[in-house]
Amino acid sequence: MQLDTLKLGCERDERWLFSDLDWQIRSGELWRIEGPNGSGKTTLLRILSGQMADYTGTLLWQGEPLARCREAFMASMLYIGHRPGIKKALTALENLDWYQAMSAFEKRRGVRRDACFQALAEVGLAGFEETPVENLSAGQQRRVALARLALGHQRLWILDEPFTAIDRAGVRQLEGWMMAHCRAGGSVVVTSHHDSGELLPSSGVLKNLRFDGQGGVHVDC
Ligand SMILES: Nc1ncnc2c1ncn2[C@@H]1O[C@H](COP(=O)(O)OP(=O)(O)OP(=O)(O)O)[C@@H](O)[C@H]1O
Repeated sequence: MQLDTLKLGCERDERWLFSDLDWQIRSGELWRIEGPNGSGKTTLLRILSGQMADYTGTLLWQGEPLARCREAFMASMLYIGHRPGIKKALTALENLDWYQAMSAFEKRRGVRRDACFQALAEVGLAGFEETPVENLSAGQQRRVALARLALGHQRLWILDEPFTAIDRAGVRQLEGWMMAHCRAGGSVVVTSHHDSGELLPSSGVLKNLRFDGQGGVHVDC
């Protein structure tokens, strides 16, 4: 798996958030994106995940310009934004089932529902499957969104502030999933203001990309 940025840049309100960014994301790498508020982390993730076309430079997926292999890229990538991105009027199960149906991974309804039940159990929501999301706590709502990771199809995870509202045990579990995903040949790009403690730094998969807030970006080699 490889995703490359070549001379990537993005300007907002006559200010370059970043420019000339050459960066390679490879199998087995977990990239933590750091930087002050407003420095451009979310913007970079939205560009990387194919949601924003307003940038300079080039993105390559498996060596091909993204524009030429967009469908294959979108099928291989899972983006979870800093908002949970779930429908509050639907239940936890309906949200996940809807997501899976849209992803076209599994068309058989019964198999899909079993996988959704399993994924919700893995994020600690057993017994809450039929609860409307609007009646769940902030952390539980975030867990519904994160349950998509447990459905486990995409090789590249792009996660914007996934730890928001998650309790300490949930943070450890999510870090464990990210490490396991990388060790199995996947890749993760994650922004977080949360201090990860020792787990990720000692994992051997962690790399850092740091925004300095002045338009400079520093990439671990
Ligand atoms: N749609 C937009 N139009 C104009 N400016 C925008 C837009 N979206 C973001 N910006 C600006 O781009 C800059 C970078 O925003 P971004 O959300 O990428 O920062 P961030 O590093 O993720 O911040 P935080 O740590 O607060 O989440 C900010 O100054 C923001 O105001």
